[in-house]
Amino acid sequence: MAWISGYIIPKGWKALTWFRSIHMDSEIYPNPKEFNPSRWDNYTPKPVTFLPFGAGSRLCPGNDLAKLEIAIFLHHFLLGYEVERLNPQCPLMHLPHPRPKDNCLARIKKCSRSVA
Ligand code: HEM
Repeated sequence: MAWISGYIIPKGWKALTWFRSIHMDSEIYPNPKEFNPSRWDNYTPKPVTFLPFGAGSRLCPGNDLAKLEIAIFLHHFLLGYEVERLNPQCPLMHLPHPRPKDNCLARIKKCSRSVA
């Protein structure tokens, strides 16, 4: 048994951090649901306010690889393809991860004058 913030956690239970409640906290991220990539410009997060890869001894060991892969993929995808979502008004689902309910169904066309 352990006490955490006034709650009793029985022996053998698992306690998970609900990362979304941190990343969607409007006191940390004003208007958190707005798509606003500029919110990251020159932004240095305060400790434990930005945890996409977890933290501490269970920090995701693949985090640098994942960021590199995402950067390479986005470079080629955004420069080389046109994307048209088939259901742009499709609502979001939140479990296990936030995403459109249709899994972002889209028509993808390779650009003819692609430089990627
Ligand atoms: C965008 C991509 C990724 C995200 C958002 C992500 C996120 C996470 C998160 C939140 C955890 C749990 C941390 C915790 O339990 O507190 C985790 C664990 C883990 N991730 Fe990732 N991850 C990503 C990619 C990867 C990749 C590419 C690899 C391996 C090549 C990887 C391997 C692992 C492993 C092995 C663990 C378990 C670590 C442990 O329990 O000690 N992840 N990841």
